[in-house]
Amino acid sequence: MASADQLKALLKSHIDGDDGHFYAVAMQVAAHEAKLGHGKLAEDLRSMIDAGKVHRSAVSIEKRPTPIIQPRGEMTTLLDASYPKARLAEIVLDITTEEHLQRIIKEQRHFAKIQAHGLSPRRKILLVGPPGTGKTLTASVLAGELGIPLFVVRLDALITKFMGETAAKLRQVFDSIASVRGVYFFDEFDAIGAQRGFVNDVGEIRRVLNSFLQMLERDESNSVIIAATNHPQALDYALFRRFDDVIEYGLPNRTQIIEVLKFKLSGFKIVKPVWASLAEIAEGLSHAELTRAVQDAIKDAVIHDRNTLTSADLKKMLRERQIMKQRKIFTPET
Ligand SMILES: Nc1ncnc2c1ncn2[C@@H]1O[C@H](COP(=O)(O)OP(=O)(O)OP(=O)(O)O)[C@@H](O)[C@H]1O
Repeated sequence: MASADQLKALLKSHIDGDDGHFYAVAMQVAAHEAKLGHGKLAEDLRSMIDAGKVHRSAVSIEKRPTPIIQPRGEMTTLLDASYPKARLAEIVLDITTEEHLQRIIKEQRHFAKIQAHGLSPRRKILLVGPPGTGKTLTASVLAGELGIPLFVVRLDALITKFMGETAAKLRQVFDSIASVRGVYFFDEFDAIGAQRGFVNDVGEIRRVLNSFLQMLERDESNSVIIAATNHPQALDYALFRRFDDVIEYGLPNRTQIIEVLKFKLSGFKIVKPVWASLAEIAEGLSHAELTRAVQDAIKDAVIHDRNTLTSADLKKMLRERQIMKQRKIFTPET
């Protein structure tokens, strides 16, 4: 069931005529129900929300959502902009990480109050951990929770394409950080954050890293800057203390595996699931791999005109993922 706070928020946004907030809270309720394993209810709620949105946009042209701020000129090659709807309830994390994210969101929501006391809210965050554990999703969740745009910084364009002028491009990104409030996400950050002499001991990369460190330090904007890496050991030690927070992500434990499976199944019924044995089979897989296994099982059922899954269906896909994972370890490129 929706919490008392969610019911109050729903009612308030209805009274205020704030459609965006109304649907955001309704999505939270749906996500919460899915997390509790009430897949059918979650699916019904989501269908109602989608239908409601279509109806609203048809009858109320002036209430269209605010257009997305799109980067202009050269910035289009450096930043990918979006307005994610992701919510904290959609991401499965250990309690410490969840509390970390809650604190960032809370401090951001009370930005002005904190600044009025001469303090600075957390907003320069480093995320470290294996692939597929939710680092990118976290950037979306923070943007979604704060209702601000997400700008993904395209490091490939920043470093490879504009090698000779990378620092100048980085300056432009930081100008945007200062002028347009958003969550700015530097994925695969090790590409510029690599330890001096570790991988890319090229003068250019080193200069870029130094520029980045200076710009990060000087930045006093109200944007959130998130850097993510799968290879924290490759990062220059000097980087760590430039961030307000370093958050570690890890592979899900058995309880979290079950949580991910239930959440990703949302809306699709599984007959008499044996969660403990599913979790055993799935151990070692990332959140992203679990997600793909569930999606594969659902697709297979849909193709064969079935509207339910069995534990055996899911086990098959989880085993496939394990095999793929093992094979990857032994491929020459890894
Ligand atoms: N902690 C999580 N909880 C729920 N779903 C998750 C989680 N982590 C990953 N997923 C699912 O896997 C997808 C891919 O994950 P994501 O891109 O966030 O991983 P990542 O850590 O950024 O990986 P990479 O380091 O490879 O970029 C997400 O869109 C989501 O569907």
